[in-house]
Amino acid sequence: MGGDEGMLSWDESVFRDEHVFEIDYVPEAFVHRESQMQGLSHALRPALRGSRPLNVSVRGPPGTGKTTAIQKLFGEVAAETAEVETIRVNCQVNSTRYAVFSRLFEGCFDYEPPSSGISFKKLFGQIAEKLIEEDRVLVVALDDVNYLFYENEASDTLYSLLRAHEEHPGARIGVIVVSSDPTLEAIDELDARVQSVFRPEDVYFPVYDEPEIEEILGERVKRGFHDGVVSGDVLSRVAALTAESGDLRVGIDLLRRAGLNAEARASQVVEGGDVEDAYETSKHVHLSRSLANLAASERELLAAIADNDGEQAGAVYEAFHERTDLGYTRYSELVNKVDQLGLIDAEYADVEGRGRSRSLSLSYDREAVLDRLE
Ligand SMILES: Nc1ncnc2c1ncn2[C@@H]1O[C@H](COP(=O)(O)OP(=O)(O)OP(=O)(O)O)[C@@H](O)[C@H]1O
Repeated sequence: MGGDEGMLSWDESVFRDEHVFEIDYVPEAFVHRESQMQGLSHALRPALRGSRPLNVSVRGPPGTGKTTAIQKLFGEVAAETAEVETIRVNCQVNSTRYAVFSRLFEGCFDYEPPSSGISFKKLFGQIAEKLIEEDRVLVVALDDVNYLFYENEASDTLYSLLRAHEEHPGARIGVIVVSSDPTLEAIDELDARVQSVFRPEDVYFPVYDEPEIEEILGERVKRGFHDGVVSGDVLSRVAALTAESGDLRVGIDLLRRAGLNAEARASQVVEGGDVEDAYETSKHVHLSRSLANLAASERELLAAIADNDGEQAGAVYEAFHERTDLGYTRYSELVNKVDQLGLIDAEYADVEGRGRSRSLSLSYDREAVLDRLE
């Protein structure tokens, strides 16, 4: 590489700090989310005074900063007081009530609950006791809460959290549910017994518009790349491609891959072509993320649908059963789940002589799905 252009700190990389493009990076600057941050801190304020905070329902499409807002907020609370315990639970990986409470236990005690297993009642009892003993308020963020709904665990989980003070007088717990599923009117789908105690404040995260995306990604470029690597034109193109889905993750992934493409060409500058090439992969970040956390049986189901794209549910079941040996009831549940995840389209159609039946097809490009199932 040419040191002759006077770029002394080049160090053989276009990146100044590649870490800023990683999935768990929490950005220092968090712009265009002032009103949402205000709504959240308003709800949490009572906790700072030792009272139960207001519950909150956070909604908005993927990649609009919901998780980041929670991380920022919890960081601010921790800086302010040690009297409030804040725990964010990723429900994509912890999709049952027991798993959620295991994470809460871990957050409170700094070690995992006994692997030999204890009853839910005991698990909860120990968490509550600890909070009461230490006189601390607990704020739980159930991130990607839609996954609890898919597993039919949402009502039980929320019920336990919201009624904690009845079973364990003195326990003060606030709940923030975070959901990105537009089809899920989360609250409406809860049991009546939960609805009667769950009246959350609403905080909505709309998609960023193109100028906002460009500003946010511009900040990332400044931190992540050496000066002059990404031109204004290239940044605008990345912003335009990102705005197509509105998911900021696409843009962040795109920047990183385009940088790697430039490096592969031994170029010190990211060109338009690097971006276009990268987009073929980056446009699927949402798909990759959805698939990454699926259970083996769910992956088999998608593979079966890919092999029988557009076929009737009955025919797909045959293929699924062959692969997994699972029965029809479980099959139906899994079909509903991948449907709710937006991975397939299930359409009712009249089939001659057999009444109404569902036909199942992939919502994404078949090759893209199969590549990611491997
Ligand atoms: N205002 C912002 N400023 C800087 N970076 C942001 C901003 N909003 C989001 N991001 C970045 O975009 C990415 C996606 O954000 P985040 O994970 O918070 O979205 P989300 O709404 O929780 O998505 P999902 O619903 O899919 O979980 C993260 O890498 C985050 O750092």
